[in-house]
Amino acid sequence: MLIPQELPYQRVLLDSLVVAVTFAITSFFIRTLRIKRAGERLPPGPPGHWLFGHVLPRSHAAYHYSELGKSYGPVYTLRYGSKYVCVITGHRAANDIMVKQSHKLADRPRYIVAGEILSKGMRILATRAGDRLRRLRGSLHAILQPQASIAYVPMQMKHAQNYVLDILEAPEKHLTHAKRRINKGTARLGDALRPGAYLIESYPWLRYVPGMTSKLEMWHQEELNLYRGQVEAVKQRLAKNEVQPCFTTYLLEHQEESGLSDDELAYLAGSMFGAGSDTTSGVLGFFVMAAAKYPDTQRRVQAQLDAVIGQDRLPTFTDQDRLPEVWAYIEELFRWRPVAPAGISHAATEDVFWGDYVIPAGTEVVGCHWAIARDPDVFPDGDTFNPGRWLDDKGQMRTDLRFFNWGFGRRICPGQHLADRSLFITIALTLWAFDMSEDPAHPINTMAIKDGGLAHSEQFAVRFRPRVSELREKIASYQPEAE
Ligand code: HEM
Repeated sequence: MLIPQELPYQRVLLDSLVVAVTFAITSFFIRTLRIKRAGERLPPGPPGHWLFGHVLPRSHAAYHYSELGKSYGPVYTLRYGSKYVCVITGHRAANDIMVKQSHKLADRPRYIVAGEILSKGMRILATRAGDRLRRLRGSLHAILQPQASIAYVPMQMKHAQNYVLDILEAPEKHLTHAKRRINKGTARLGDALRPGAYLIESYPWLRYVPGMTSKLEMWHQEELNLYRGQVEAVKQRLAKNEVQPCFTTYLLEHQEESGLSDDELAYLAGSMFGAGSDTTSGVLGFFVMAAAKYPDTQRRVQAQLDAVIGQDRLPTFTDQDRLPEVWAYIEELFRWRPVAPAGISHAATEDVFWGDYVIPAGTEVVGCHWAIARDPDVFPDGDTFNPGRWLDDKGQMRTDLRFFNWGFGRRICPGQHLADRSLFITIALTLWAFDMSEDPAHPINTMAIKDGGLAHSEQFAVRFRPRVSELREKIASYQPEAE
C-alpha cells in the first residue's frame, strides 16, 4: 500500500499562492471584460481611467453633470469602478426613459452605505423594489394621498402664521425660521446617495475590512435610537390621550395590517421628518431669495393677492384655485433651484431602450434635475427666475409644461401633495404680508448654494417690510379651521 508522502510546509504555501494569484488574475480579466462588454451598448460618455473609471466631482455634482451634458448629449454614461451610471440631462430624454419606461425603473441601486449600513434596509428612499417597498409605500399612501392631506390644513396654516410672526420678530433669521429642525441623518444620507460617494459601493468586500464601517454603524444606531425615542414618546402621549392624530399615530394604529416591524415603523415615521422638513425649508429659502432679487415677479403675485383677497383677511387654502400666480411662483422655484439638484438614482430591472442605445438591466440611472430644468428647448433662459413661463395667455397654469420636481414613475415623491400645500399657504401668506427687497449694502449671490443632496442657500440678507396694516394682530388672531 502506498502511503502519500507528507508535503513540506513551503510547498503547500507556494501552491496556495499560485492558486490565489491565478484566481485574482482571472477574476480581474473577467471583470474587465464584463465592464467593457456592458459598456458597449450604453450611451457614450467622457473617457475615464481604464480600471477605476470616473472620479466623483468634489462638490456640486449637479453642475458637473450639467456641464458634461453640453458635450456628451442628453444621456451619457459614467463609470465608478465596475458600476455604470447613466445620467440624463435632457427634458425629452427624461420623459422617454424615466416616465415612459418607468415600469423598468422602479428599483434603486444597491446602496451598501445608505441602504444596508446606515439604514439597515429600513429607509424607504434606499429600499429596493419588492415586497418591503410595497408595504412602506402603501402605508405612506394612506397618510399622504391628496384626500388625507386635507387633515393637515390647520397645522399647515398655523406653521405659515408662525413663519410670518417669526420673521416680524427676527427678520435676519429668516432661513432658521424656515427650518423646523436640522437633521444630521438627512445630510449623511444625502451624501451617501451620490453615485460613487463611497468606495465600498464599487468594491463591496471593503466593508469587511476591520474598522471600515464602524463610524457608519454608529450613525445608524444614533438615528435608530432617535426614531425609537420619538415613537415611544408618541405612544406614551397616546396612552394618556394627549396627542393629535399624526403620521406616527396612524402608523401605530395600523401596524398590524401594514405588517411593519417596530423598527421599520420608527424609521418610516422618523425619516419622514427629514424628507419633509429639509426639502420644504430649502424651497422657502430660495423663495425669499427670488422675491428679493426679482421684485417685479413679487409685485405680480401681490397684485393678484390684493385683487382676490384684499388686505383685511389672510389668504387660506380655500383661495388656492383663484391664485394661479402663487402656483406659478412655486413651480418656477422648483425649476430655478431644484430641491434635489443631482436627482436620486433609480436602477433598471430590464433593458431600457433609448434611440440606438441600450441601458442594460442593473444599470443605475439618474435624472439630473438641475440640468433638465435648464434644457433650453423647454425652458429658454433657464437661469432667470420667471414664473410667467408657467402661465398661459389667460393667466392660468399651463397644462403642456412640466418639470420633474417630484422625481419619476413608481418612485415619485409620496409627499408631493402635502409639500405643495405647505408651500402654497406659506408662500401666499408671506407675499401677502411682506415686501421683500435686497439690501444694496449686502447684494445677494443667487448661486451661493450649499453642496449636498438637498439644495439649501447660504446665508443672505433681505429686507422685509410689512405691506398690510396691523399685520401682527391679523396673523396672530386668525384661528385656522379644518376644511
Ligand atoms: C418640496 C418638497 C419635496 C420635494 C421637492 C421632494 C422631492 C422628492 C424627490 C425628487 C424624490 C425622489 C423621487 C425619485 O426617486 O424619482 C423624493 C422621494 C421621497 N419623498 Fe419627497 N420631496 C418633498 C417633500 C416630501 C415630503 C413632505 C415627504 C413626506 C412627508 C416626502 C417623502 C418622500 C419619500 C418617502 C420619498 C422616497 C420614495 C421612494 O423611494 O419610493 N417628500 N422626494
